[in-house]
Amino acid sequence: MAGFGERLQAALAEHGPLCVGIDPHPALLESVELEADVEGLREFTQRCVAAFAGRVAAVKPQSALFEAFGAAGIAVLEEAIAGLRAAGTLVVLDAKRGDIGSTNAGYARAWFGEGAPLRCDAVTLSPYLGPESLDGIVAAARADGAGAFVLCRTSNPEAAAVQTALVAEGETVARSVARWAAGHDGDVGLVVGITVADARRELDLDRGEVPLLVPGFGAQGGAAADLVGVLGEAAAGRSLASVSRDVLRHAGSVEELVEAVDGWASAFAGQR
Ligand SMILES: O=c1ccn([C@@H]2O[C@H](COP(=O)(O)O)[C@@H](O)[C@H]2O)c(=O)[nH]1
Repeated sequence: MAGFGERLQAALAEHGPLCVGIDPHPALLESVELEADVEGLREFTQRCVAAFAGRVAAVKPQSALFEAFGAAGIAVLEEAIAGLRAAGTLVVLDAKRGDIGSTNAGYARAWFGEGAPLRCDAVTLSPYLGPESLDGIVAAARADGAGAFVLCRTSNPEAAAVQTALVAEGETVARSVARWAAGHDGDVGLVVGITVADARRELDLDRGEVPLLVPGFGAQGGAAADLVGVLGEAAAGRSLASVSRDVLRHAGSVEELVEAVDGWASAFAGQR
């Protein structure tokens, strides 16, 4: 079975860097005249799956916004993941989990292996209980041909104080996370916000092969040109550029969503 890193590179080569998020905020549902209830959630999500499957390198459902609807919301998430994967589209579940190893084993059972209810291609993980606490869950992912993106330099401004703190002479917390991620043959990547102006230098992104998941385009201010402009050509070539709200506000119909996706895809293509 091909590993996640290899499958990601193939998806990037076929579709370009665009990764579309499915973030069913109640206000977004209402903005396209759906009720902010489970029926509205299902309709919104089905439109997204119809528009995104087979069209982009990856889709990133935001777990929190499905969990907010309880068991019925998680059932909608399960269906969406299965539908996207059946179409050959990579699914990166944005869950940002990370606990002690024995508890992480529970997350691994939810996400990886034959019959796992939320079986996906990659998940986002928090390394702030120590990156090595993620060793078991990463091993479970890789055994299933899946991978992970660990939070490194996130797009929210509050994160900088913690993530740029020094853990050793000249090494920031984020840099130590990146060093740990690099030991996984491209199956473990980093979350680096496009809003982090100095990420290229800070994380030495011109070197290495660690893939990146790059949020912050559209609603948080990032433009397509920033992918190469901020991260540099080398890192941009191994990045998934994630856009959620700026596409999802077009969820009035599948056709409008397709148009929004194609607009972002062309904008990224124009940078290469
Ligand atoms: O550093 C991070 C990590 C993850 N996110 C997630 O991305 C989307 C926000 O996307 P928009 O395009 O701004 O709507 C959401 O799921 C976040 O949890 C992030 O924004 N920053």
